[in-house]
Amino acid sequence: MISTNEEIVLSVEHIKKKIGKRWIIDDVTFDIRAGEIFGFLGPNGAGKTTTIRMLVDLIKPTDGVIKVCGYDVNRDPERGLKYVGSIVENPEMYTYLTGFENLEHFARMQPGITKARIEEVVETVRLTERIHDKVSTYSLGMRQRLGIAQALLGRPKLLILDEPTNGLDPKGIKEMRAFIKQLASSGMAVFVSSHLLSEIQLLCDRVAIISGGKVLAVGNVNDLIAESSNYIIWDFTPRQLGLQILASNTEVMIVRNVESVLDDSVIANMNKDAVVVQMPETAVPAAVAELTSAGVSVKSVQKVTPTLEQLFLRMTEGEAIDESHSAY
Ligand SMILES: Nc1ncnc2c1ncn2[C@@H]1O[C@H](COP(=O)(O)OP(=O)(O)OP(=O)(O)O)[C@@H](O)[C@H]1O
Repeated sequence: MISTNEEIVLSVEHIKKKIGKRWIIDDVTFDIRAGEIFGFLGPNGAGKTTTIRMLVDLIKPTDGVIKVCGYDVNRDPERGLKYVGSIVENPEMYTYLTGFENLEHFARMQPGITKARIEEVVETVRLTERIHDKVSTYSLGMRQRLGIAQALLGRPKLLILDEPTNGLDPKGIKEMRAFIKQLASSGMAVFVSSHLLSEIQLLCDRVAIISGGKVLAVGNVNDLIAESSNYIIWDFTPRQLGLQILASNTEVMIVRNVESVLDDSVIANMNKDAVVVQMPETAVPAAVAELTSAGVSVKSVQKVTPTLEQLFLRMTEGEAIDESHSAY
């Protein structure tokens, strides 16, 4: 789902938040375009909730500007929030009412929401068959979809979803993913925060990774992975000579802690003498030539692309790479 529409719906410009003496958010900048699904990732305490609360004007930034469709959300919330639908901090539902009655209740709080509009959002979230049943009989996935229906009532251009797949079973997660993609393909910008990194990798066009209130990386998921880390698994003999040659190459970093950068399934299939390095893929042919001319027989060279989860762990927990280039 590549965004073809360049219209910036949300722009977050250098926001900061100071609580007490601490800068909880320290210069966070990113934007989201129409039709794009944007993932917001960070470990516990990174500042995700604080940022989301500023996006929907529950709290104000100490510094910086948040604009939705050009309107300042925190200085002109009436206009800025007009284009925002959100599910933040578990939407309140009246479980003794039907789904439809709940939506009617929320519609009364916003001017101009007609019964036809309610029926339209019910159709969008695929709850038509059960919408006149009591919410107490709904599955968690149905309640989440009802929450999204509520968020969609005012025809938002930006949808903010805080952990939308939380608590859902695999089928529910798959349905929610398809559903979010459908909303984005209709031109909506979708902001998703989640702890489920594999889910974000499957769902999002771009992500921001935050930690300690700062953005560590922002960009296309696949580009971030490709730029940050190519792991190359070398199998050669004699091993010690090959290692010495690779370790002296300035473009190569030997990885000591293989478990932290490779999947168990990759490790299980690896020759136990294999050497894992981080290096640009383009430097591989020259390295093969150097090894071969020194009398090292290269049996195999395999590139392994890390998952978003591995990239995330490396960024937020520190490098597992031996920076000294030394051999094992
Ligand atoms: N009102 C507050 N007073 C003091 N500290 C706060 C307040 N709100 C948040 N913090 C601190 O700011 C930091 C960021 O919190 P925040 O809840 O935004 O993180 P988070 O990324 O949402 O974490 P989690 O994934 O655990 O929900 C944390 O260290 C938290 O303790």
